Amino acid sequence: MILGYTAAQVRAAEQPLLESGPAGALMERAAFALAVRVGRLLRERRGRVRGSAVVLLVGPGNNGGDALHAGAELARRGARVLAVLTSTRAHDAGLAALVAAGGRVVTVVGEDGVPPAGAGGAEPVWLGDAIAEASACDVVLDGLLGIGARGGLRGEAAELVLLLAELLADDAPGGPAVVAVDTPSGVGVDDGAVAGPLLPADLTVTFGAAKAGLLLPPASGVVGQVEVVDLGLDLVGRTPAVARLERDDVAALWPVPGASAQKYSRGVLGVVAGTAAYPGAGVLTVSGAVRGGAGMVRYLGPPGVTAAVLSARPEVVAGEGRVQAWALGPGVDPHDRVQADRVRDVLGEALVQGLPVVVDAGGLSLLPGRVPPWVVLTPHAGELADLVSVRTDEEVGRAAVEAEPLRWARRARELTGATVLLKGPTTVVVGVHDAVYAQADGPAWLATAGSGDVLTGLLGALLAGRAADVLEDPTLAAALAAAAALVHGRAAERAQPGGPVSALAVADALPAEVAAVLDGRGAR
Ligand SMILES: NC(=O)C1=CN([C@@H]2O[C@H](COP(=O)(O)OP(=O)(O)OC[C@H]3O[C@@H](n4cnc5c(N)ncnc54)[C@H](O)[C@@H]3O)[C@@H](O)[C@H]2O)[C@@H](O)CC1
Ligand SMILES: Nc1ncnc2c1ncn2[C@@H]1O[C@H](COP(=O)(O)OP(=O)(O)O)[C@@H](O)[C@H]1O
Ligand SMILES: [K+]
Repeated sequence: MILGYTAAQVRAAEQPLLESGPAGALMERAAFALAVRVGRLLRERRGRVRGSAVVLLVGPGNNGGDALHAGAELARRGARVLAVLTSTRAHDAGLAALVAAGGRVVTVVGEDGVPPAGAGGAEPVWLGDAIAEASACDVVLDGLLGIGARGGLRGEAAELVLLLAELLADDAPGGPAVVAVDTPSGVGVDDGAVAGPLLPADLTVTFGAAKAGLLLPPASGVVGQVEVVDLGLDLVGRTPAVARLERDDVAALWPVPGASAQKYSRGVLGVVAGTAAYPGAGVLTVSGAVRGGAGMVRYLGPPGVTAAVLSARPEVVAGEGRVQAWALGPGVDPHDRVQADRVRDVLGEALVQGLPVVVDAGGLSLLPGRVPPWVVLTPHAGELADLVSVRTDEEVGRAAVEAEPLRWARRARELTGATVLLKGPTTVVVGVHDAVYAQADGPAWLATAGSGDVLTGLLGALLAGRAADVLEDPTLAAALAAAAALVHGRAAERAQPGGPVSALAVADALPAEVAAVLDGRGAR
């Protein structure tokens, strides 16, 4: 599990180390680890560190200090290092170390051609020249702002990053790798907000612990690979702001049949999905459930859809019967009276009986006022925006939800009482006690019609398999939702690595992905 902490939590945990060690020791350790990691990157890209070109983008604080110290270490190993200062201030000890190691330091001049006052002896260069150096080097280190950032980048730094990011985005492969120091500069460290220009990173080397904002969307989309440098911080007893499940965590959550299992004990999932207008949603939802490992799936829907469901998945049993959980809503047009009433009735009954339920798509508008946390909603950003708008006098649109997914997922949880899984490039789950998960496991190819229906079925199968546990401990609903998102995302990658996938192919890849997650634990 990767745990993400707030800037305040990290600073508090660093404090005892700063007080007990010699001045600057923690920064030097962080910077040394950063230099080692960048050295490895340079060897991968250039074959060696000696003679390679590194550009440091240096801001006014300790984040710039880290970049400067790391640059000094790389210069000692023979790299050609150029530090570009964007501010009147820069970390003194870091600057001295870089200069002593043979690095060059320049300051970006403003539009008026005047170097910022107090820029010391650094050679002034035009913004365009600094950008040309950065775009032509092997590795750019983004050390403009770290956990001290207040809002997005401003001033010269913002301009530099805006133009450089544009240039690198347009560039064919072969441009520099971008390494973010602690965080990509200017991201919301606690909430993953993106306000203003950013330099998307290939790698983020973060110090002490992952910062929450690195895991949360939209910033999670620009951090690249994240590596945590262990600084020996003691974070025991501090509740992380966000968690990201990894395979082992999912293995521990997954319902694995014991030797004496039978289909009913493994969990029966009831599905109400699909209408004459969207029959495929019924097929995809049951496919997610059957391929995801439900003991049995019962399907309720119009005759035409039932026929399609049975022809695709003969394992499914049509008609009513006892179930341990429900999956409701994919492909249900709320104007289709019969199927919509069926969703309402089943939902009402499930609430009375106390059964876990997944509610997706058309089912979301059929939800009653308040529901317990073992009801899991799985909207995408547009559906979540509608849900909030209908229940409040706030006019929320899809773009607003995409800009602040965690904020709006929390709002939806407050308004409904449900556990909320908000789908997207990074899927956010908010559950009981404000537990937050952020999963980024799927390729962008997963953004394909019907893949959400497969997730609904898969999550339904999980809830059915662990229904009694979820009712006893409702915090589990969010963990299982995050687990389903991981398996769903990885199944898409497994179905066609690096290429397009269809929703049904994602469902078909689920058994192999579940087996890989369990890695032998499923054999009994
Ligand atoms: N706690 C520690 O002592 C350690 C800190 N480390 C590094 O120190 C960083 C934090 O350092 P700082 O606290 O100096 O903070 P930063 O270096 O992140 O930034 C602080 C400076 O940036 C300015 N600033 C803030 N927001 C701005 C904006 N939007 N536009 C322009 N300027 C802005 C502030 O006025 C301040 O001068 C961490 O991210 C990490 O890289 C590491 O060296 C490990 C040890
Ligand atoms: N850019 C992306 N990268 C990775 N996964 C994505 C991306 N965009 C969407 N997804 C995932 O694809 C699925 C799409 O589901 P959804 O929007 O409900 O589609 P549908 O309604 O067609 O089934 C979700 O699991 C979501 O998390
Ligand atoms: K940074």
